[in-house]
Amino acid sequence: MNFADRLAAAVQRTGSVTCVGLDPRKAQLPAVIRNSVADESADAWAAAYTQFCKEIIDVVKDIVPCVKPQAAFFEQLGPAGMVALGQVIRYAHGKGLLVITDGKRNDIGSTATAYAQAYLGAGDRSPWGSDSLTVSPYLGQDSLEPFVKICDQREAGVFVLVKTSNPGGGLLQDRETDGQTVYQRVAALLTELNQGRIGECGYGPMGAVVGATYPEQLVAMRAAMPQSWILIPGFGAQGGAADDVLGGFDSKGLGAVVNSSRHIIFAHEREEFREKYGDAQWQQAVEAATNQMNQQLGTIVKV
Ligand SMILES: O=C(O)c1cc(=O)[nH]c(=O)n1[C@@H]1O[C@H](COP(=O)(O)O)[C@@H](O)[C@H]1O
Repeated sequence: MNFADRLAAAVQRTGSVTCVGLDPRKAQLPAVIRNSVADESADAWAAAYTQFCKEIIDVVKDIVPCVKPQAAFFEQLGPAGMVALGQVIRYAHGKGLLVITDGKRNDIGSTATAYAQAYLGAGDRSPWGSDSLTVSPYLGQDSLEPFVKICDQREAGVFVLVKTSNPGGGLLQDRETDGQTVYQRVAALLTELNQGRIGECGYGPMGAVVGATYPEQLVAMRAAMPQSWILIPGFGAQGGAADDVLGGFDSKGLGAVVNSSRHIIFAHEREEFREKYGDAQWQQAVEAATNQMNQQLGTIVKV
């Protein structure tokens, strides 16, 4: 089954459009895990990141369709961190979750092929084999083609940066040329690349990233890319709320997943959960925060 249909099935099975972002940070790990780190070596921290992410996966595996490990936090630890990333991806798959690896990768076509194989390929050629990868469009159409090819071969998907959630993204993305902004042009390209690749759910493998922090643009992008799944980051810690993401969904409640990282994985630090669960019951704080987000989104999106 192609990626778009697998994502639709996972959303329908769990009744959730929440994507849990796995962005481990040393300083914010629950004390029980932080204190068990034997020394300052990368191996010790990598083991802690793996344990942390696996425990989160155990908590959310039946209540969300997908997780999004952010490669940067694993890369920061060096080779041991990248081994941990592979372990986390495989563990999530073993628990039935779809995995969107957040790498924001891309390069000239011949190099992009290596990225595509590393993150979306099969077997030994794909140490971080995921269902989907975030990808930059900056190098143009020929840089996206290796990803299109591997999506066809491996029933994978990509989420291409269209309108990012950060305040500075507009410097380049909002530039107008030939009567349209750069992000509108990227959206048009994704619609072209999805042609002939549409699954039963009505979507194709070429998805888009549009931030929750730009609700008006999200509405416009939903209309401009009727066949692209939209990954919506920026919910929670960056200020995006349920009303802001409504415009990303189609009339059936499909077409988008909303990511939250810090507000879920470090829920034990949030005032509303800290007192009730404390650091020792951090997993319950994760569960409560995920259920809360599911509920907030569920009241507007019926899946
Ligand atoms: O591609 C992404 O996931 C992404 C794109 C974007 O425009 N903004 C954005 O915040 N992200 C990622 O989404 C996650 C947001 O994390 P929180 O702000 O903690 O929920 C981080 O892993 C970011 O790297």
